[in-house]
Amino acid sequence: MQIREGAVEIEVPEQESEGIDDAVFFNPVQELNRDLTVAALRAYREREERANSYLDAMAASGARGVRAAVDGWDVTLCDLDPDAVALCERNLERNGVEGEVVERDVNALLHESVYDVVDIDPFGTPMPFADAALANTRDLVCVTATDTAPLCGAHFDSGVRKYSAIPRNTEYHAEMGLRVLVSALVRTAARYDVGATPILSHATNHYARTYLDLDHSATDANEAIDGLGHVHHCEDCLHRESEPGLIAHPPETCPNCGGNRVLTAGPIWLGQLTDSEFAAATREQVSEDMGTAEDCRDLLDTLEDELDEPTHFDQHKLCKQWTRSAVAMDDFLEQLRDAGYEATRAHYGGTTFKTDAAVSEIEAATSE
Ligand SMILES: C[S@@+](CC[C@H](N)C(=O)[O-])C[C@H]1O[C@@H](n2cnc3c(N)ncnc32)[C@H](O)[C@@H]1O
Ligand SMILES: [Zn+2]
Repeated sequence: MQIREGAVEIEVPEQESEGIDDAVFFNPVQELNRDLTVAALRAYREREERANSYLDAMAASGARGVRAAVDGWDVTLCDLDPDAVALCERNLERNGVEGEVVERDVNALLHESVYDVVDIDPFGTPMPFADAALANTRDLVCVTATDTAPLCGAHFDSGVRKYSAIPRNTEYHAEMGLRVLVSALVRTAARYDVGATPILSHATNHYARTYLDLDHSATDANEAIDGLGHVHHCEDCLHRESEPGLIAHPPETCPNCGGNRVLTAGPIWLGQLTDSEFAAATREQVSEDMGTAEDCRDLLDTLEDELDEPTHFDQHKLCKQWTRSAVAMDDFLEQLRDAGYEATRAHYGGTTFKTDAAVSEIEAATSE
């Protein structure tokens, strides 16, 4: 089957409806992820002019790598699967672009060759590829994780094993997942004296995606570690507090309601997940040929403005907790701002928001 995505036409296998089969993998639902990748690569090249080579580390059909090649990147497409490699070659040729196609375990490839940008897009967790990618890439590592249940604490033991952190299943689970993922990646990079800084991150449709800008020095790695910490979350009243540093001091009881059902998650990434300027620059690079252009722009608008706070709230969940009716989001946020707090929408859902107000302050400010 032929499909058009962005400026390219690619051949992709028909996918069986149930799970993963023998065919080379292609997920049409990830089009937004791929469109955003192309836009982010364009924005990144303006920021870091020396960036020139791009490794599509798990290429499958080559959809990402071929699109990057059409955009002028010096691309390498890698996959373990010989059928995928053959398909990548055909898809490069079909679009009249050059690229190296490698049938290899990408962990081995990454220890042999250095790339400016590496894109890790595996089935499930990216952690088996994190060491090789973060130790050896020059500028930017883009990572997708689809194992959202371990990441957000719904599959607790798996999350602990894969990410060496305590994830907690809170009502802000998508953000918990993103922050657990970034934490694990930042700690992995730091082992190689690499400082990894997220410049664009989002949690969308059952996956988490982050773009990590790399600086190669022990000082940068130390600074990145400073972005880690813990969140203490009360299951009774939804109050939460964050605590920077690798040593946690969980309160015995909730400082807001006195309850004893306080969960501590960490080390998670407490720092900025998205650089507003980079989100805006990426939005400028979204082009009309992208099938998800409108959704990309909406998402990037929200990301640009999203307040830099470690957890978000959901108005509907709060109102349910307070047995109150929800109101229009704009009115709700206006009430918070009128009371002197900062408040913005968050990208995790239509009724999610970020604020510097504590849960008791939100309740008081919006009670009218
Ligand atoms: C989720 S698919 C990639 C989808 C693709 N990036 C896209 O945007 O459509 C994962 C791919 O990783 C490949 N893969 C799995 N382990 C690998 C490894 N160790 N080295 C290279 N490729 C690998 C699989 O063969 C599969 O094609
Ligand atoms: Zn409480």
